[in-house]
Amino acid sequence: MSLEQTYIMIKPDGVQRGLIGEVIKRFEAKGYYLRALKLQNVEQAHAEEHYIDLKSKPFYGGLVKYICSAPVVAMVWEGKSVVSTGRKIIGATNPLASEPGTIRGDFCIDVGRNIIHGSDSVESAKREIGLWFPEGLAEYKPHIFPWVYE
Ligand SMILES: Nc1ncnc2c1ncn2[C@@H]1O[C@H](COP(=O)(O)OP(=O)(O)OP(=O)(O)O)[C@@H](O)[C@H]1O
Repeated sequence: MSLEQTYIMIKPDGVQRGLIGEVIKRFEAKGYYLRALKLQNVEQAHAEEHYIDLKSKPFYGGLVKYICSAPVVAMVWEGKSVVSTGRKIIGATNPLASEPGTIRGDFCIDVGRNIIHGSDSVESAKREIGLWFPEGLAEYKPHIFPWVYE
């Protein structure tokens, strides 16, 4: 079975609004398993590197400032199709366009305060996991596998 990993980050607004447990609950309940997690303040250079692909966007400066404004929760989740399914669990970038039942659809309104990030491809996930977890991931054998996968 081929499993993917994705980088999921609860942004400062998600942390400040007490939504850490809600986000973790949804990924965990789906059947994905957690490979890494930390709460940390973000240095400007680190936020700039994470969002390097958006450097030319008019909102880039504000985005970097927002990510550095309070701690984020950085996580790696693993499982079958976790990159694309994780994006579905999160919902559309603009929360007003996110379906109810998605994290953004249920908990936020403004695109600049959309509480969570998820890698948009397997390649981006590899880059982002390397950037946020240079120390590596936790190694363990999850007991849920035979109950989640046929
Ligand atoms: N028009 C905008 N105004 C303010 N912030 C924006 C705008 N568009 C995007 N952003 C911010 O930049 C982030 C990255 O934008 P991107 O287009 O990569 O969307 P995304 O891939 O859905 O989001 P993320 O990478 O955070 O999961 C968005 O999640 C949002 O926080």
